[in-house]
Amino acid sequence: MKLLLFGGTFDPPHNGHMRLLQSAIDAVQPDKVVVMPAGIPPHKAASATPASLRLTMCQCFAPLHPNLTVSDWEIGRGGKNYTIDTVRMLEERYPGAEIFLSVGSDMLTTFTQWREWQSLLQKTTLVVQSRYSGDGADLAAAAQKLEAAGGRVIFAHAPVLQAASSDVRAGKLGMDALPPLVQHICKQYHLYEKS
Ligand SMILES: Nc1ncnc2c1ncn2[C@@H]1O[C@H](COP(=O)(O)OP(=O)(O)OP(=O)(O)O)[C@@H](O)[C@H]1O
Ligand SMILES: O=C(O)c1ccc[n+]([C@@H]2O[C@H](COP(=O)([O-])O)[C@@H](O)[C@H]2O)c1
Repeated sequence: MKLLLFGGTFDPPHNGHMRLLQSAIDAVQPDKVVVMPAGIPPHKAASATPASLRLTMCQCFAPLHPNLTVSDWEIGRGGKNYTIDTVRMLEERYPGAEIFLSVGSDMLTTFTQWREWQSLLQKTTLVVQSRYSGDGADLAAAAQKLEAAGGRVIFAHAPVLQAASSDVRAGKLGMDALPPLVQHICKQYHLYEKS
C-alpha cells in the first residue's frame, strides 16, 4: 500500500497547498492520503488560530482523494511535533506501507535540519512541489544531496502557485487564495480579519 503523508501548520490551508497535494497525488497515485495538521510545528512559533479550527479547515483536502484522512494525531499529542514520530506511528498503524512525504520547496532545502532526517530518508520517499518560480536549481541541488545520502526524491511538476499562509494572516493575500470551505470557516469565525 502506498501512503502519502502531507503535514503542515495550515494556518490557513490555501490554494498552494491544494496544488501541492494534487500534484503529489498525481505523481504517486497513493492508496491512502493522511493530512496531518501540526499541533506546534518544530521550527515555527505556535499558531494563534485554534488547532480545532485548523483541523476543520483541512477538510478542504478531502475531495482530492477517495481515501483521505485528516488526522488529529499530532494535535492530540501536544508539544512540538516531529515528523519522524508521525512516520513511526504510521509504520505501526499500517505495517508494510510504502510511505511518501509531500513537501514544498522550503521543506526540501531545509530537510537536513529536521530531527533524525537520515532515518526519515530511509523510511520515506520525498515528493516535492515547487512553490516559487525559479527555485528549480536550488531544488535539484537539495535533491542531489539527499539522494547522495541514500534518499529518494520525486518531483511533482504542477505549475507554481505562489501563496503563503503568512501572507493571508498579514492581510497581503485575500480570501480568493483560499478553497471555498476555508473561506466559509474564516467568515464564520472571523479569522484573519485585519482591523
Ligand atoms: N504555494 C505553495 N506551493 C507548494 N507548496 C507549498 C505552498 N505553500 C506551502 N507549501 C508547502 O506546504 C507544506 C505546509 O506548509 P505550511 O502549512 O507551513 O504553509 P505556509 O504557506 O508555508 O505557511 P507560512 O507562510 O505560515 O510559513 C510545506 O511543505 C510547504 O512547503
Ligand atoms: O520533524 C522535523 O524536524 C520537522 C522540521 C520542519 C518541518 N517539519 C514538518 O514539515 C511540515 C511543514 O512544516 P511547516 O513548519 O512549514 O508548517 C509539518 O508537518 C512539520 O511538522 C518537520
